[in-house]
Amino acid sequence: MLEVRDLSMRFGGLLAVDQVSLDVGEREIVSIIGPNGAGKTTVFNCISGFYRPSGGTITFKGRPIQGKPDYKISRMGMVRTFQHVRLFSRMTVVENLLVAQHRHLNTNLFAGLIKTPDYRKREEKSLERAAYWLERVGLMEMANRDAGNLAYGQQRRLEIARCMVTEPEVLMLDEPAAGLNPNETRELNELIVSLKEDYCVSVLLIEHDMSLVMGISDRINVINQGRPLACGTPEEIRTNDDVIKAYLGEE
Ligand SMILES: Nc1ncnc2c1ncn2[C@@H]1O[C@H](COP(=O)(O)OP(=O)(O)OP(=O)(O)O)[C@@H](O)[C@H]1O
Repeated sequence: MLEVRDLSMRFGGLLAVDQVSLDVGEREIVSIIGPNGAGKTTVFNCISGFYRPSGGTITFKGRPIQGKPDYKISRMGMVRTFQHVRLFSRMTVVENLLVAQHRHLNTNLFAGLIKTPDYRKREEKSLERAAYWLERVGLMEMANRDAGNLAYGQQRRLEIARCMVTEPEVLMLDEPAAGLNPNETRELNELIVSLKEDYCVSVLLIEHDMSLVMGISDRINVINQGRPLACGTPEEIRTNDDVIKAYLGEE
């Protein structure tokens, strides 16, 4: 599904990502872990088209995507959330989900003005999908509240719903458990597993919460100071001496 080979990203004199490779297969949950500043978000920014990588290749569904802009990559079926919640805080919860679909489908302005039958049908579908995902993430009762007024954990769930209404094949989550309480983290865990099992979505995850990562990942990639340190199953990573030294030992 997604293949990253020898990815590098240089910012001036700083080589923030150095020869990182990773794979995400169909219906897999793959995590990227590493100490603060290791380069995880930079890898995400390259994969999702926010940065143009300095080197390496990124292949999604057999097509090279390195250097493509983010909106093209999301229309191909790979969408992401951000480390810091990025919702339209003065729009309602349901409007956030509708806008995400408009942007995704690149709705034709003219069709929208005269409301062609095809446009109306798509609008209905958008609303159905929004309602479905609001229910699914437990936010139906909040549908008409401004997104900015939601509790933090609810905003995190809305972000995931906002990705899911575009029906992605790969979902990239950047520290989705940051700031969540243990109860919310447990719900997030269940939601991510359900995305894979019930909706056939592959998940690429950056996360510092080790029990979440160890519990749900099929494979874990560890990076340290921009460089790949290890890749393996949670068990292999848990017992890898280099990883323990570089990362887990810090916790
Ligand atoms: N746009 C940028 N310009 C210059 N340097 C950057 C930029 N983005 C990231 N960096 C640098 O690249 C390195 C890797 O940062 P990155 O945010 O990818 O790490 P991270 O592993 O995601 O860290 P954290 O776990 O703290 O989020 C850091 O030294 C950071 O300062």
